[in-house]
Amino acid sequence: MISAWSAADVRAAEEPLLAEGVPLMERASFALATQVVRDVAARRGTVRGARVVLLVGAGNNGGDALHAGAVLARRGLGVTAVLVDERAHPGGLTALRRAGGRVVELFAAPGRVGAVAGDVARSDVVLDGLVGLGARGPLRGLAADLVAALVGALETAQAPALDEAAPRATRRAWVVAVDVPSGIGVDDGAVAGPVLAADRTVTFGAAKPGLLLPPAAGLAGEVAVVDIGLHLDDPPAVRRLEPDDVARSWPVPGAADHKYTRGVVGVVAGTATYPGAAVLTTTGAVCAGAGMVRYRGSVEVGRVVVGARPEVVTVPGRVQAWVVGPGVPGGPEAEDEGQDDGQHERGRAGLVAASGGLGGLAGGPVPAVVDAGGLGLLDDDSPPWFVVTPHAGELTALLRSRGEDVRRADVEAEPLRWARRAHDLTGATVLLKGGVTVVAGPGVAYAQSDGPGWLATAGAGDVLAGLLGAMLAARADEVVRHPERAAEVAAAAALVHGRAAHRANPGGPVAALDVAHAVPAEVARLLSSRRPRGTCPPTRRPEEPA
Ligand SMILES: NC(=O)C1=CN([C@@H]2O[C@H](COP(=O)(O)OP(=O)(O)OC[C@H]3O[C@@H](n4cnc5c(N)ncnc54)[C@H](O)[C@@H]3O)[C@@H](O)[C@H]2O)[C@@H](O)CC1
Ligand SMILES: [K+]
Repeated sequence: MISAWSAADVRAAEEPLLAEGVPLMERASFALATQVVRDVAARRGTVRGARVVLLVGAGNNGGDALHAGAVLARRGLGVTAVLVDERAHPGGLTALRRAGGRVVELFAAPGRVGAVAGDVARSDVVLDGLVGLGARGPLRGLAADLVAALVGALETAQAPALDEAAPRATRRAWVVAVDVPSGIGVDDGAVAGPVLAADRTVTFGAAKPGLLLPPAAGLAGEVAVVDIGLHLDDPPAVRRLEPDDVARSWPVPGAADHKYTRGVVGVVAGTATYPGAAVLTTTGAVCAGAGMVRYRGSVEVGRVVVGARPEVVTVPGRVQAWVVGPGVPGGPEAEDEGQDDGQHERGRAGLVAASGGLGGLAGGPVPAVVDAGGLGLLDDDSPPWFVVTPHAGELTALLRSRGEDVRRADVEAEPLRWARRAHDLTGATVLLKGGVTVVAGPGVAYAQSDGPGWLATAGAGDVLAGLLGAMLAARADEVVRHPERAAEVAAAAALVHGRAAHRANPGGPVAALDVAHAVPAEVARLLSSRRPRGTCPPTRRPEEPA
């Protein structure tokens, strides 16, 4: 798991160590220089003679860059610091000069921004140390001008970074962000001004939310978290599950399990107009290992579903997680005009049962996934074991229907803020689908970036809804008892879904059904990495008495 803490939490954790005189900046800058040496060596063969440019702002972020530059200069790299502010870190400047680094005082000649940016773009490595945790708002002044010019200059240099085979003039510099790409919203991932996209971010003490959250997450490149000895208390602001986390918590059936202990998924999806959604949702649930999938819909669509997946049953009965809404038209008109084939009514009944509304009759509350046309059925006091799975447009409509003055662009600019708002307004856990999928539940937030861009294809959301339904059904009691668990399961479903898409066709387009079909092998691969717990060591013979 990658855990990200806010700038304020990281600063609070630094304070006692700084008061004790712990050399945090030395630790941070040495680790930064070590990572740069590793990157340059891997890409260029040798570090000697490589040209490194440091972009240096007024604070300690620039100090990190300068101290790392001093280490690199001593290792034989050619280092130049470009200062955008006359207050650059004095200790760092002295160290760099002593190590033989050059300094360009751009603040004294701001008209040279364009020329300097052109030079910087042709270097081997750029360290972006303009601002870090101390950033207030988007980049401004000379820092903003330099980054804007550099973004343009780097775009015209097309060849991959540090590729010796490419002619030097067309090589693009490898960009390393110091702590965070300068100018991102450190706590919210906002990108409201120019930002230099990094190939790698070396971040200190812990990840920061902006490195995991869209849109800024897309500008951070590979994130390396450097341990500088900070002690940060749970809970973090944002988490990201990794494959091991999902493998560890995946319920593997034992000899005593049967289909009801494995979990029955009730699916209310699709209509005669959209029968494909019913097939995709039920297939997602079957392929994720549901004990049983119960399809609820018209006889006509039920036939299509059973024709595609003979494992699915269409009779009513016990259900341990409901999936309501994929491929069901939204809005009361669809119901009034009968275009919904009765799915609103079935969905409503499923959600009443899932919220525990039928008491002992239905066996108590169970989790539910509420998607697409089901979103209109959601009450404002829904339990957190309901997981809504909108995309940005659907979340906007859900928020607007509850009086929020918000547009889709606002949701895309601050997805976690609006997912949290929807959670606060409805009580349900919110999984907001996107290139980075964001999940907001009671006191927890996740940001998952597991799938390829190819996953943005019709029907992929239906598969995710079925997959998530099966995962919730297998953990139904636990999810209902521990409200924050639904968010973790939702994040895990996003991980499996994304990785299954990679597996379905590595590097190329995928069809939604192929993603579902890739889920069993992906789960098996995840589980194969699981270390057996509590294995019994072989019995040894007692020593023979002498
Ligand atoms: N406190 C410490 O000892 C440590 C700090 N570390 C580094 O220190 C950084 C934080 O340092 P600071 O608190 O000095 O702050 P920063 O270096 O992040 O930035 C503060 C400076 O940037 C300017 N600035 C702020 N917002 C700006 C904007 N939007 N556009 C242009 N300029 C802007 C301000 O004038 C201020 O002088 C961390 O990100 C990390 O890199 C690390 O060395 C680890 C240890
Ligand atoms: K930075």
